[in-house]
Amino acid sequence: MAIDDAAALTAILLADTSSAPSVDLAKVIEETGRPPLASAVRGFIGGIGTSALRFPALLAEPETTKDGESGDDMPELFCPGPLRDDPALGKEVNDRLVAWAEEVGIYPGRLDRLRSCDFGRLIMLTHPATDDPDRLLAAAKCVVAEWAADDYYVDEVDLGADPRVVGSRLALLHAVVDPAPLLEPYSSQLDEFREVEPIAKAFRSAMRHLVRYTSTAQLARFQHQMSILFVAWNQEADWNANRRTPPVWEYLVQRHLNSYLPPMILVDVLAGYELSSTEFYDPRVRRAFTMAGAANVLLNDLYSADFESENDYNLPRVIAAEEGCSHKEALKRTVEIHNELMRTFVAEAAALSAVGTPTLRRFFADTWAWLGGSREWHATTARYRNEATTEGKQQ
Ligand SMILES: CC(C)=CCC/C(C)=C(\C)COP(=O)(O)OP(=O)(O)O
Repeated sequence: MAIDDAAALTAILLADTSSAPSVDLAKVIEETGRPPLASAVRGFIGGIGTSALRFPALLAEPETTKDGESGDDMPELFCPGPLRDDPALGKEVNDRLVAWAEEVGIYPGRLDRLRSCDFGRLIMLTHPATDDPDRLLAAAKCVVAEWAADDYYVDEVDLGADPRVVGSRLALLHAVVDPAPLLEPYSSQLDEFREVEPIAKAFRSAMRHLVRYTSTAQLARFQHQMSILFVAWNQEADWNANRRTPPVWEYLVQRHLNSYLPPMILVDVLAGYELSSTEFYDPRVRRAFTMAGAANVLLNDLYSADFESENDYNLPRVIAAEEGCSHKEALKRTVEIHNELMRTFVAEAAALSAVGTPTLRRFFADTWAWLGGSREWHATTARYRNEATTEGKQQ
């Protein structure tokens, strides 16, 4: 793929799935990998890590498409397309989502743009295991509450984001996500905050909906992931407050914490099964899963790089600052990092699937499908299109 205009390039890069890997993870493993050796992974239950495992066929980059004139080349994105695209279901979820946003009071005066971002479609695409609109809506409410916090507290100065108060705002929000049991008269004051602050109200309402479908352990891991997310947003606020562009490694730590895991963590919840805590929290499973979440958020960076406000960070911007390279070169490097994370995820998921339970295999397969649905949403949402830049990205 020739590198020409950067914005056009990222649009093509994400939309073109002609040479994307299959959305069926088992097929990807079969086609590109070699069967994991039982001896290499037998420590799964007992404790030997998979970090030393390497599956060369999986990890190798495929050939890039060369541009004869410029000599530039750009790797294809190693990410599947969607497993299911049901526009009517997506619309139903989105309509209910926007009605809910109005009810709780988030995105005031911006509901039309919220509708056009089509987060209902995101959730329909990423959770192909269910066609139950109410389950999908529960996850959609959570993701929009998260996005509202990101937009209004962290990223968008025009919407009131202020790095000086990010910490206290997120701490109060945390008291909603993992309810703080205060005593009177303070508990009434906290209750009032939960009612009057729209983002707090959104989180409380979304989580009340979510618990209809989660086990105690599934809810706990969602809360844990929120804590991690809030830590990362504080880190971002620190960069903003101190007007500091982080080095690449530090940015990647942040994107590891501020990844797509919060919505991805619900794949089994929405599909109606539960990956046991023993497997979910196994460090090797956690490692593979978090790599997938970080990779996919880099895909978000690729897409949103041209639409983000000045005080938002993305990997191409940070790479260009550190290496003094062009934006196009930084995009290419971002794709390479994304692809390496994704290939490592596949290799490790393959190894772990060979020795884990059928539920773990399913969890990895659903994770892979989530990544494919997310790619499709990024390629089609109005959030990362030119119209958004004229009025500001957020609605
Ligand atoms: C909003 C959400 C799903 C939380 C988890 C990760 C996260 C904060 C994002 C994917 C949003 O990251 P970013 O701020 O880069 O997203 P936008 O480009 O602003 O949409």
